[in-house]
Amino acid sequence: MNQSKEQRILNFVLQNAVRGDPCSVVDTIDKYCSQKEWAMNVGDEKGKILDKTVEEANPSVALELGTYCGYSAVRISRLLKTGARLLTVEFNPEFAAIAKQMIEFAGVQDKVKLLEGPSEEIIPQLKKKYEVDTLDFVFLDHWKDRYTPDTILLQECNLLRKGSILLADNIIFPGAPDFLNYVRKSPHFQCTNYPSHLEYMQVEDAMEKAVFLG
Ligand SMILES: O=C(NC/C=C/[C@H]1O[C@@H](n2cnc3cncnc32)[C@H](O)[C@@H]1O)c1cc([N+](=O)[O-])cc(O)c1O
Ligand SMILES: [Mg+2]
Repeated sequence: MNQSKEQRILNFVLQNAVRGDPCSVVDTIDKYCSQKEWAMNVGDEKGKILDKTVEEANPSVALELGTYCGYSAVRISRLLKTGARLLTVEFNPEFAAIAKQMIEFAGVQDKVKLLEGPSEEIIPQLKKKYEVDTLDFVFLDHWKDRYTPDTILLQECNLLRKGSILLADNIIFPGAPDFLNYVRKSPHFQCTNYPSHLEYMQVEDAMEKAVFLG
């Protein structure tokens, strides 16, 4: 049975990156996906916006929706302070297995907890099952039509506090028009747009930061 693209990305990292070095894992994935096979990692250009936002949030507890191969989980967790943790949610078992190996190879497994399942089931479990009080930072990069319902669900589950920072990928391409409409019209969010480009391409894209106002 021939390998999946995601397995080829992982193998390239295992053979070319430096074990225990998250930056080398991130750079190696970018190298593979810009030179060999495109994949939907946030990439380096938008990754720099992600880095700045994570540093601004300086989260104790961060959530990522849509782990995929673990590129942004490694990218985010490399910036977390001692004792801080990232919860990342992925419902595709193949992708979860790849991401788990990626996270372990990068040496960030002590900071990252991969939760396998759909976000709409996991989010309501965060407080009781995963001992979360509130989330300091949320990265949305899963199916674009889930951004809005999951943002509403996070509020309904009292997982956001005044100052919680949400960052959403793909505002232009593939686009998340209902999410953009929702957060920009809501009195509970202060929004900022960050124009950029689609990973590994010269296509316009953007990220949107939405700070919860309580
Ligand atoms: O479609 C895109 N992303 C969707 C990402 C989806 C990833 O999140 C998981 N997921 C989805 N809903 C989930 C709910 N719960 C848990 N995991 C979930 C999927 O199993 C996949 O691993 C995308 C597409 C392009 N593009 O150029 O086409 C560029 C990008 O940057 C993208 O992010
Ligand atoms: Mg994306």
